[in-house]
Amino acid sequence: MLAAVQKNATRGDPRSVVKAIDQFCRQKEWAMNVGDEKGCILDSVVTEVNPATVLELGTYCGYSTVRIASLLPSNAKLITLEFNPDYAAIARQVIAWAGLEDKVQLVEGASGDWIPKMKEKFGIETFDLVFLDHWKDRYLPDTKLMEECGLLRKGSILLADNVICPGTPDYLEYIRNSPRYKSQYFKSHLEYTKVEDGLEKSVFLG
Ligand SMILES: O=C(NC/C=C/[C@H]1O[C@@H](n2cnc3cncnc32)[C@H](O)[C@@H]1O)c1cc([N+](=O)[O-])cc(O)c1O
Ligand SMILES: [Mg+2]
Repeated sequence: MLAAVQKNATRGDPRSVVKAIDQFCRQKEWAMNVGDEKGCILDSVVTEVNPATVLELGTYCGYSTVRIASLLPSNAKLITLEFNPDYAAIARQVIAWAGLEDKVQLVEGASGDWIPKMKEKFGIETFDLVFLDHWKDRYLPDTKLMEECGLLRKGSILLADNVICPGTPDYLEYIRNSPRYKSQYFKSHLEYTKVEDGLEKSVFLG
């Protein structure tokens, strides 16, 4: 995938990096990037929220990191957590190829360890937007952890990938029944396939 980016994408051009990855995953080898269809929904939410602080859980190869960072205002900060060193190494190169390293802080480590350190380590008070795309059984515990650590403020947006496929039943049940969130489901398809999937957008009500 990285070779495809370096061969087919233009340095400093995030859209060409996104296009190169999508082409590679359609033609050569499926990979678990959010993809172009759900990616357009992600883009519209990022544009609507226009966040100053973003947290991404699960960088993987940096596809959604590049999509999000390319839409952020100049002073905005995107922190992305990835605990697999191999994926992190690839993602750093993908983000650099897109010319977005100044907007992105890729932290190698587990979300459960790093969420409690956001204030002290990065001076983050609260996140305007959180994109959840890591192990599906981590969505709920990490959301509760973010609540406990006071990282969500009235109006913070959580956007969760894969709420249908592979599915995040415990997270959906919690977020849709909690009086502290207002949720909306965006129906779509699993990346590069015709299988149904979707994004759940939830506003924290404080
Ligand atoms: O399983 C999926 N995603 C899990 C993604 C996991 C990525 O997040 C990291 N991670 C995990 N917990 C972490 C905790 N802290 C930091 N990084 C972490 C993993 O090292 C990996 O890079 C998935 C699967 C399908 N699928 O069709 O099967 C489709 C999708 O869109 C998916 O997102
Ligand atoms: Mg996903």
